[in-house]
Amino acid sequence: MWKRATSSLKSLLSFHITQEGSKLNNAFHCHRFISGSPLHFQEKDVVSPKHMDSVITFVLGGPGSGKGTQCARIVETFGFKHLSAGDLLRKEMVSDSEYGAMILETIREGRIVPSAVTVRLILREMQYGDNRKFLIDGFPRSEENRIAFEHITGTEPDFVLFFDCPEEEMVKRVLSRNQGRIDDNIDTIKKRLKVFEALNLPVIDHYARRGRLHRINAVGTEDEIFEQVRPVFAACEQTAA
Ligand SMILES: Nc1ncnc2c1ncn2[C@@H]1O[C@H](COP(=O)(O)OP(=O)(O)OP(=O)(O)O)[C@@H](O)[C@H]1O
Ligand SMILES: Nc1ccn([C@@H]2O[C@H](COP(=O)(O)O)[C@@H](O)[C@H]2O)c(=O)n1
Ligand SMILES: [Mg+2]
Repeated sequence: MWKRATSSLKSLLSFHITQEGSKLNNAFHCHRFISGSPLHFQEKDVVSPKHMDSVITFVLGGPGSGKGTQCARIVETFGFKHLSAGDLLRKEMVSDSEYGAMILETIREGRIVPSAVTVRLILREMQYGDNRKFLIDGFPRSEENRIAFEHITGTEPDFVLFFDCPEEEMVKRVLSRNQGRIDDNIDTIKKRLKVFEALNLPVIDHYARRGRLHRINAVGTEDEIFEQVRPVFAACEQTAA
């Protein structure tokens, strides 16, 4: 299980995002344009993982389903590196980035930031440090996110966690989160829930069909939920040993 496709590095280094006719290129050309320039990758932007033996776990679920909370427990118990796509975007938003204003507006509206920005931030972060076990939280949020990542890295996640939570519970949790997030208000939450259903559920279905999805009932105490998560990672550790 702790394996990585051997084609990853090769794909990352040789893939030309602007190459005519490539699937990824087609995906990126669906993006809207910013300041007259297409939001797309160029070869120089593509960063490769240092090693080929990385473990990649995607962590999915609606807003407030408890992804970040459970990721902290997984980090503590199984030593993964936690990369939250939302956190990376918020960090980019307050930096000098040319995409700052676009990210702010997109998050405020509960929409999805183009993959060219998000995948680049994730891959950049994967370069730092020696930990090769990644929890990628809140990504992929759309089929377009998924296809971009899989084409750029030439690989699929080892497995995917889905925190399945009723809407009412998610709304309650987000409204009492109190972390000053610009999207933690009822109007944006309603939009995020619609986007989750329209764009993220198809990704979840995709990984279920691929046999990579672990559905977690996200209702209960944090401890109760972690007891469903634990065996997924414990089994993977055993396979690796
Ligand atoms: N099992 C739980 N029961 C009650 N509250 C919880 C539970 N798990 C997490 N919370 C709380 O719910 C809020 C949302 O949790 P968290 O930030 O982990 O969700 P998330 O899935 O990462 O959300 P988002 O996608 O908006 O980032 C937090 O305030 C957290 O403390
Ligand atoms: N792959 C992603 C992940 C997030 N976003 C945007 O960030 C917002 C907050 O994300 P959280 O995971 O912290 O809830 C989200 O609503 C999106 O606007 C994104 O575009 N793409
Ligand atoms: Mg979160």
